[in-house]
Amino acid sequence: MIEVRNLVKIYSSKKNKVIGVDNVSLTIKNGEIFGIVGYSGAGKSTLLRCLNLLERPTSGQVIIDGVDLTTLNKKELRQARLKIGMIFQNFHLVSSKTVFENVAFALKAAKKSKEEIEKRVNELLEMVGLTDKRDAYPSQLSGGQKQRVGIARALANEPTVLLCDEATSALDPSTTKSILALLKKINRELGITIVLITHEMEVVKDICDRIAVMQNGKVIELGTVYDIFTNPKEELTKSFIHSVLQFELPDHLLKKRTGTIIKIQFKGEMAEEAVVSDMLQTFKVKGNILHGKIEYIQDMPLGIFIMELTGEPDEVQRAIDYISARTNGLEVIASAA
Ligand SMILES: Nc1ncnc2c1ncn2[C@@H]1O[C@H](COP(=O)(O)OP(=O)(O)OP(=O)(O)O)[C@@H](O)[C@H]1O
Repeated sequence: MIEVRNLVKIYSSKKNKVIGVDNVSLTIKNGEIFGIVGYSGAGKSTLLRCLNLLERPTSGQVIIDGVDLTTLNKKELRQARLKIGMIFQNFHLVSSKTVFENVAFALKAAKKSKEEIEKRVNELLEMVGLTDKRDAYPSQLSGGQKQRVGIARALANEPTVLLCDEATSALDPSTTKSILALLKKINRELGITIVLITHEMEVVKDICDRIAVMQNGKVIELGTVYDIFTNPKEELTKSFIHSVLQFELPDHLLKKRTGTIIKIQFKGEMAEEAVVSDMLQTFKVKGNILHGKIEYIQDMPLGIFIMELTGEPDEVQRAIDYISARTNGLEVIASAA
């Protein structure tokens, strides 16, 4: 378990002080994939780098499996860091070394024997699907392959935690998918806790269990991905989610409509219930679906429909009340003209 307590990081120079992380407290459970989300400058990298003390906090504690890293001396910290792997947006590979040597480097640092290194590197390259690139140099690899080397190197010393600093931001969408699938496999099969930072909600939607949303150095919202996607509280969170779940009708289409336009959100098992058809049978209204989509987040359905209702105003209102009571959310986008 990773416990961050009252973490503050202030960058001070002669001229001014910049707050990187502003009093953050959170707990990351063993075996989960935890995302830290926010716009540029929100403090994501600073917070992530404080988790292995690459960045030393100005105050506060980082406690991993009961050990407060801020109290360790240099030698103890080096030992503790072996159990915290890290991968980077720009891979950070040594260009003059082969794939094998890049991965072996992490094991040499941990003073492993030649035989152990040979065996472990081969295992790792197999795990990340790069056995045939063992003797290649980084310049001969694609971005996705470079990140696989980065992942193999980060896993070399059997860490319990893997920190990912915008690990897929330099990759195209399909390579991103394959790297995310690899991270998920590592998490599920090896039980490694993964903490990742990203500004891409697609990444979050694909693999995270829980997320923290950051703004101005603070965590402004934290919860399971499903709860955050289905019930975001903060404006910033809503705008992030909007980038993935776009359900708006174009203005020109809205203007043409004469009925009441409603947006309905169905969560979980509700998405499978026949709420809309029951409503149409119960009330004297006509319903016209203008847009509909079911997304799967953490394998749970989230349905969003935009409908136009026409009929007597009282009856339309009753239909709206009925749907409101049986769904997760209903918003009247436009009243009848
Ligand atoms: N080494 C540093 N010296 C001074 N200020 C810094 C330093 N590193 C980060 N900051 C400042 O701390 C704040 C948080 O930066 P940080 O890089 O953690 O944000 P971020 O959310 O990771 O953004 P990005 O996605 O652009 O990396 C910013 O205001 C930034 O300018």
